[in-house]
Amino acid sequence: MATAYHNLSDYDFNSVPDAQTMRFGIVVSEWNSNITGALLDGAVNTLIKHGAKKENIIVKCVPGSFELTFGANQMIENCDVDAVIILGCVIKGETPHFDYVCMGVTQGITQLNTTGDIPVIYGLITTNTMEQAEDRCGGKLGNKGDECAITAIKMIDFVWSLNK
Ligand SMILES: Nc1c(NC[C@H](O)[C@H](O)[C@H](O)CO)[nH]c(=O)[nH]c1=O
Ligand SMILES: CC(=O)[C@@H](O)COP(=O)(O)O
Repeated sequence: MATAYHNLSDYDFNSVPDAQTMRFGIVVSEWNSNITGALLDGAVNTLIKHGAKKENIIVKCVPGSFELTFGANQMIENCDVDAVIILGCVIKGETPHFDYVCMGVTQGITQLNTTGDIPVIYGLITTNTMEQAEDRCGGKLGNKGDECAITAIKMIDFVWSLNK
């Protein structure tokens, strides 16, 4: 379903588990920081809204989206977190570089989820224009950061439910 038909910030509040004992890592790309900063605000505010403690949210920046996979892996290896959220924004330019960056991040994050024990949440905005990105980081289509926060909480609860 296209985002135009499903606002990124719309969800059933009562369907979200309590996050007060959960620990989160967030890796944010500095490219398009006007967008990624808004995604980060949405993610952190939503985590806190659902009980997460600020001291349990570790935020680290990387230069560009292509570095998000490395950053997420390093955070998993070196930090005591229950989930990692990656946040980036890739906007199409004149060359095929957009395709390679997006595919690289997608394959990298998929690999981390395939081989690891910690859910890595895919908060990459891939758009044709800056306007489309602005619409998805707190604009008319909601905030992808909100969606990633909810997904992280639910995935941690999923993992914990299997280990009971
Ligand atoms: N054009 C965008 C980039 N490009 C930079 C790459 O992500 C990477 O940092 C570089 O190739 C060095 O390894 N990154 C974005 O996040 N968004 C873009 O639109
Ligand atoms: C995704 C990119 O790296 C892209 O924005 C770079 O722009 P261009 O393809 O015009 O070099």
